[in-house]
Amino acid sequence: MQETNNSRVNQRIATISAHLNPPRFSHMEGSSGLGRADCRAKGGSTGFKVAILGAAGGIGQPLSLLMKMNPLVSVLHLYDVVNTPGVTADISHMDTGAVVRGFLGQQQLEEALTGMDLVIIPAGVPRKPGMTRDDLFNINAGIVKTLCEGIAKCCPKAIVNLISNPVNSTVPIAAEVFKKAGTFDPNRLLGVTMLDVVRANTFVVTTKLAIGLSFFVVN
Ligand SMILES: NC(=O)c1ccc[n+]([C@@H]2O[C@H](COP(=O)([O-])OP(=O)(O)OC[C@H]3O[C@@H](n4cnc5c(N)ncnc54)[C@H](O)[C@@H]3O)[C@@H](O)[C@H]2O)c1
Ligand SMILES: O=C(O)C[C@H](O)C(=O)O
Repeated sequence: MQETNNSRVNQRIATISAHLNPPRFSHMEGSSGLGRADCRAKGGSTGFKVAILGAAGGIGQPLSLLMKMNPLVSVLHLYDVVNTPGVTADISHMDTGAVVRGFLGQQQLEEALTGMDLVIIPAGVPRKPGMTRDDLFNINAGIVKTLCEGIAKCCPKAIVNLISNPVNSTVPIAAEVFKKAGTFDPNRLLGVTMLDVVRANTFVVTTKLAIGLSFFVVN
C-alpha cells in the first residue's frame, strides 16, 4: 500500500517536473533547477519543500492546512511576523507526512527560505472598507520586495507564487527584484488571479442582466 502511494507521489512529481522543464525548452536546461532529484527533503524523503510567507493570516492558515494535507509536500515552513508558534503547533499535529517548522519575524526569514522548492506569499494587508487596491499597493509592495530579496538570496530556484494584492503589481515587483539579483525565471514566477477573474465575470453578468441583456458564457 505504502509502495503504491509512493509510486503515485513519484508519478505526480515527475508530471510537475515535466511541466517545469518541458522538452521543447531543452535549450534552457541547466537554467532551471527543479528536477526530480531536487525534490527531496532533508532525510531523503521524496517531496517538495514549501514555505508559506504570511502563514498566520486569513489566507495563510487554511493554505498551510492544505499544504500539510498534500502528499507531494515533505517539508512545510510557516513564516509570519506574528503568531507562527501557535499556528505551527496546530498544523504540525495533523497526522500527515510533511514536517512542519515555524519561523517568526524578519530575523528568521532566511532560515525559513533556505532550500525551498516552492514559496507561496499571502503576506501583507487585505483591503478594509473604503480602501482601494492602490492603498494596498503602498504597503504590500514593500513587504513583497523584502520577501523576494530573501528568496533571491536563499532559494533562487524556487517557484514563487504571489497572492498578496494587488497581484498585477506585486508580480512585476517580484520580477524586478529577481532581475536585479540575476535570478529571474518567468517560468517560476506566478500570481493567483482567480479571484479577480471570477469577480470580473460576476460583475459583467450582473451588469448584462441589469440592462436586460441575456448571457450565455462570460469569460
Ligand atoms: N490573489 C488573490 O486571489 C487574493 C485573494 C484574497 C486576498 N488576497 C490578498 O492576500 C493578502 C492576505 O490576505 P489575508 O486575508 O490573509 O490577510 P491577513 O491580514 O489575514 O493576513 C496577512 C498576514 O500577513 C502577515 N504579514 C504582514 N506583514 C508581513 C511580513 N512583512 N512578512 C510576513 N508576513 C507578514 C500578517 O501578520 C498576517 O498574518 C492580502 O494582500 C489580500 O489582499 C489575494
Ligand atoms: O483587494 C481586495 O479585493 C480585497 C481582498 O484582498 C481580496 O483580494 O479580495
